[in-house]
Amino acid sequence: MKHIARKRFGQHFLKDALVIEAIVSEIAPQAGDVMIEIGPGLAALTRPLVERLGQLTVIELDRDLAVRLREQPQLDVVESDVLKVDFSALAERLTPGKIRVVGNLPYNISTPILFHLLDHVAVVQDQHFMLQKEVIDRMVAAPSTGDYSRLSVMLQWRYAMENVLFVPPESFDPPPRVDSAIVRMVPLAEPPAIDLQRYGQMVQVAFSQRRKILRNTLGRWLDEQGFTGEFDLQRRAEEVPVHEYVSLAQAVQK
Ligand SMILES: C[S@@+](CC[C@H](N)C(=O)[O-])C[C@H]1O[C@@H](n2cnc3c(N)ncnc32)[C@H](O)[C@@H]1O
Repeated sequence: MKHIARKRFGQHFLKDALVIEAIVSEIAPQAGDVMIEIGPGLAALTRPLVERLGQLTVIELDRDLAVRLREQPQLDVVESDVLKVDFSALAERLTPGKIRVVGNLPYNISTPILFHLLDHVAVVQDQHFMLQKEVIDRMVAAPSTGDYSRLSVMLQWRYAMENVLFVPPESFDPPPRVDSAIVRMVPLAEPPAIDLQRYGQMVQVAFSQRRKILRNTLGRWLDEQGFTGEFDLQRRAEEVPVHEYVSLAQAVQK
């Protein structure tokens, strides 16, 4: 029976065989990899991945799709909202090593998924995600560019990231109204030690009024934290490089 795409689950199914092949080639699955796919849908990516890996764990929220996926014995189907999945516990169940996470993500919750995975980054080898191209532009943006934002600062302290493939709307059924791309995210081997919650709060405050100088936003927050060090608050949030945000968070933690 034909599955009708459900808008509320952000369903846009890949249909272009060449694009699917190109994505799998970027993921480069190796025998022995322990991989988890988020939102397998009708298995467009799942099939070639499982062909190479022999088995795959998939996380799917749509019950009808989960029922179909369970018919394939090589798939370990977790029927759940990905935002509720404890990836650290799942990784522990699957392997003594690290997991690779992939997926053509539902765009309506892509940022929450990225932040959720940040909490479990210690068990992750790498991540390859299809996202709205505009979101990837913000993830990888350099300071003092229009795309440099909270998302850039929240992710770049922890991952090396690159846009590896452009994917046009026609590659999907139904086509989304935006351009898409694949991002590769590799956790840094030696990340700085920060209190993620405090860092997140600081970055949110800094970018709350991104066009204004930091004195009234971040400056006030730093005063509340009892910070007495040096920091140039005459700049705007988008002018401060990630390593300075990291150092500031570390100084505030002390
Ligand atoms: C953009 S589609 C991708 C489908 C398929 N991987 C493909 O490329 O054709 C997103 C998929 O994520 C699933 N999904 C949506 N929200 C989800 C959630 N909160 N947790 C897990 N899966 C979800 C949808 O049902 C759908 O299968």
